[in-house]
Amino acid sequence: MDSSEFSWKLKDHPKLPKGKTVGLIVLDGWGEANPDQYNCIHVAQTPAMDSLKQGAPDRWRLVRAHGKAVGLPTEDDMGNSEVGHNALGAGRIYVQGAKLVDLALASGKIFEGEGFKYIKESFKTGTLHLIGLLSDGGVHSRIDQLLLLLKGASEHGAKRIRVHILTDGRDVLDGSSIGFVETLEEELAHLHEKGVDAQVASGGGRMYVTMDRYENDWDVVKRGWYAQVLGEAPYKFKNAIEAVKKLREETNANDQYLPPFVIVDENGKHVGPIEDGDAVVTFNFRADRMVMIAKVLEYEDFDKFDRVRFPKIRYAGMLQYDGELKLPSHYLVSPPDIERTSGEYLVHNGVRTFACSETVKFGHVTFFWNGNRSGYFNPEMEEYVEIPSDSGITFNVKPKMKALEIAEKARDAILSGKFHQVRVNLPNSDMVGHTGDIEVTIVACKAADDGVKMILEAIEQVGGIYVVTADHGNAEDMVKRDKSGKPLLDKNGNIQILTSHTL
Ligand SMILES: O=C(O)[C@@H](CO)OP(=O)(O)O
Ligand SMILES: [Mn+2]
Ligand SMILES: [Mn+2]
Repeated sequence: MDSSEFSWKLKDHPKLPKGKTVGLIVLDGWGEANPDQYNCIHVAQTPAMDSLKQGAPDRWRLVRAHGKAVGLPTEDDMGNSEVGHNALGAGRIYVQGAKLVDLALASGKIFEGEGFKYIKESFKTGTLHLIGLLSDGGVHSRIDQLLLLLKGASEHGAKRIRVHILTDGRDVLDGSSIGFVETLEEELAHLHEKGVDAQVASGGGRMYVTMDRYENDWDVVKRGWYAQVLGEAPYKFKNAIEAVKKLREETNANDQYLPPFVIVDENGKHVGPIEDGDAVVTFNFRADRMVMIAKVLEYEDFDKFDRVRFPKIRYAGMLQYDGELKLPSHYLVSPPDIERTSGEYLVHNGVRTFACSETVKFGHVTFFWNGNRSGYFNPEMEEYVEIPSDSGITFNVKPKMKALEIAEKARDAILSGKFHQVRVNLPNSDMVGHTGDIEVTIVACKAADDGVKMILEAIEQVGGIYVVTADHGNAEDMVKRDKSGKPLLDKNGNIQILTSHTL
């Protein structure tokens, strides 16, 4: 479109009346699957959602929230919050970070871009550090991309490389971290044969080390800083395979929550703290869980914890994670240019918006919704309310989370008459589904349904309109299955719990 033709003005809807309040509910991780005992949404009492499905079948639609339908590379890619909320908020499908990184690696353009040139300056005398999630989950990162980055960086002059791994178990099966570390170690051994000094230097589980989001718990990021930058951690090992195996056995932690560890040499010295003159790349493409570490690595002024030492490094993200903050300022691949999102249209058309969730999902209905931009388009027209999440717990301990509080805020916003769009994210089915705790996930689904009920009642009271949807699946299937749909068993005869999202 020629920019002179462009107008923010929206036409009236052909059918829906003007001036009605719209309640928009995103049930995080609420999908459709065959009804059996591992489908927590089916097992849970969910009268509000059932009444929608049964009471208005002509208005009930299944939507595709995975694969190419939401801009992911392949049909095997499960949906996730970032792509789900980006698509909902923008009303359009963008080729997402995962795919953009694939393309940049395949064409080799990643190594010609500004970001790579910037970090390359450090290769002569400094070390290249790569920090990120080690799995093939494809939600935040992919190990094949890391391996290509390692290879390409060494071909472009990196002589000393240190990898700081974050184990997954959330987008992939718990326990699979060992295999991913083995694969990484093989590639590092190849590099070694070619004369590159490449090793794993530190690690920890993604939910306990580094990958917090929306500033829920800075201690998570601090643990990572100590291990990665300062070289200090409660556990020390000679190699990463041993580290992951022993920590799983000895601390009983799962992959998501492994405690931080560092790799040390024969003299007990850390093999790779981050020093002045080094280069650092965070290799996750997804934004939310990289914003906090990007701030710590980049911001001169920083007061969330004592960094002890703030090395002068060249830092680049795989992508730029926050388009508003322009964070980080250097990146290897340009993020999808998500523009003219629905939120921006609304403020230009005099529609007042209220958005709410609890901390762990707050950015989903604000930051992701607005195309990975933090902040308001117009604070006079919008109000965003964050309900503080519990921190330092896994959510199977409190499966109701803040669903009730979110619903109450939404109800009050609807009844106040001040807003024409009230949007929320109810996190329960997703956050508790990720713990793999089936019994408790059932409680979580019920809690989300209670939230839906309260919001719909408020909408009915004001004669409004509602949309209830989801960003991807999770709680509707809690077990890994074979192709025919039969649950898979592990070597002890137990079912293999599925902690991840679904297709
Ligand atoms: O917790 C997360 O980071 C992802 C799973 O990796 O879940 P969601 O996309 O629902 O936020
Ligand atoms: Mn989600
Ligand atoms: Mn999730």
